[in-house]
Parts: sequence; structure tokens; C-alpha cells
Amino acid sequence: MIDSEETARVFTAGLCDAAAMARLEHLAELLRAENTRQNLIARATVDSLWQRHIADSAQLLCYVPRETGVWLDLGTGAGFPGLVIAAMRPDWTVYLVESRKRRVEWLDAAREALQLSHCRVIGERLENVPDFSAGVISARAFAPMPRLLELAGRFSTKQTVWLLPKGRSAAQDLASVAKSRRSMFHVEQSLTDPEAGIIIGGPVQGARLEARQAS
Ligand SMILES: C[S@@+](CC[C@H](N)C(=O)[O-])C[C@H]1O[C@@H](n2cnc3c(N)ncnc32)[C@H](O)[C@@H]1O
Repeated sequence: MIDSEETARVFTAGLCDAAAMARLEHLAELLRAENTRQNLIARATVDSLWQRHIADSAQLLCYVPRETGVWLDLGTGAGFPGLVIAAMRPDWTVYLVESRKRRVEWLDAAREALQLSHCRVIGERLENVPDFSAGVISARAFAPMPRLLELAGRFSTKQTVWLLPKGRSAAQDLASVAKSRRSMFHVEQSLTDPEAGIIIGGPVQGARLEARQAS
């Protein structure tokens, strides 16, 4: 279990290389500075940024194959999980969809500062984003499951992996999905909070994939 800033850093470092860790340290620094100007993350979580936000996002990499198509993150907000994933896997194509102007400006500035040329910030409501096939769809604290599926289903194929950190309401949220669709999802325990769950869907069912080194 990831229960401190130290264990969060060690866990995250196990999933990426040293250059990616340096990018994440840079991101943490930028985020702390920006958080004094806009309320990106709750003040109560600033001192546990690695545990509550960075490692919490990084753990999603344990559920995706080494090769994946476009990673689509819905309602990225301050950058979680999509910007963290883009910083850890700079060669992957990661789209961050966010509708709030100030969040979009922040995400664009952070993406540029971290030189993430394969990451694109889409400053639109998801409803206005044209269809394409995503390899991964992630969303943390974006919308309840029925709404999320209604909004994002058109980006999904049989190969798409869904990664939906849901906090403590995961099982309840999944139960609200129509029976016919529920069987494609299951809940895994979050490593950053024993009471929180991640709803996982698509072809990568069952146990967590082996932690992957980037190099
Ligand atoms: C509760 S925040 C979560 C932010 C981030 N995923 C996290 O976990 O820290 C939800 C975000 O989704 C964005 N959002 C809500 N509805 C949206 C929509 N239809 N299209 C794009 N972004 C949306 C909001 O602006 C907000 O930044």
C-alpha cells in the first residue's frame, strides 16, 4: 500500500525512468506554484501530492499493455491522471480533454514546460470532440458511470481499456450501470487508498499487469 510521500515516489519510480521522474518533480513544482493562483488541487492534499495525485494516477499504467493506441483522458482538470501519464510515457499519444478555460491554460503551459510533444490539450467539452478510436479511456472524478458511458462510449472499441478511478464509490457506481454492460467492467482496489476502487473495463481483465519499466 502507498501510504506516504516516500512510498509514492518509490512506487512511481518503479514504473518509469529517471528522466520521467525528473519531469514529475518539475510538474509537482509547477503545480504547487500554480495552486497559489488557482485552486487546482485541494489545499489539504498539497503536502501529499505524490500519494494523492501522482502515484494515484501512475498506478493506472499497471493495467495497460506496453503498446497502446491514443490515451484519452476525460476532464483532466489539474492534470490527473492524463498529464502524469504523458510525463511518464512521453512517446505515447495522450489527449487531455478539459472544458474550463483556466485549467486548459494551465495544462497547455505545463505540457509545454515539460516538452510533451505527443500530448495534446483539447480545450473543449467532450461532447464537441469528434469521434476517434481510443486505446485507453481514463477519467478520475469526471462523471457517474451511466453518464460517462453515454458521453465516451463513441471513443471505445472492443480493444479499448477503460481506467476509472472512482474513490470510495466504485462498487456503487458500477452497480448503477445497466446489466448488459456491467459485465465488461470490474473493480480493483486502489493502491493509494484501501477503501477506494478503480473501475477497469475492456480486454485487460483480471489481475494487475506486471509493473513495467520504461526502459
Ligand atoms: C472534479 S474535476 C476532476 C479533475 C481531475 N480529473 C482530477 O481527478 O483531479 C472534473 C473536471 O472535468 C471537467 N469537465 C466536466 N465536464 C466536462 C465535459 N463535458 N467536457 C470536458 N471537461 C469536463 C471539469 O472542468 C473539471 O476540471
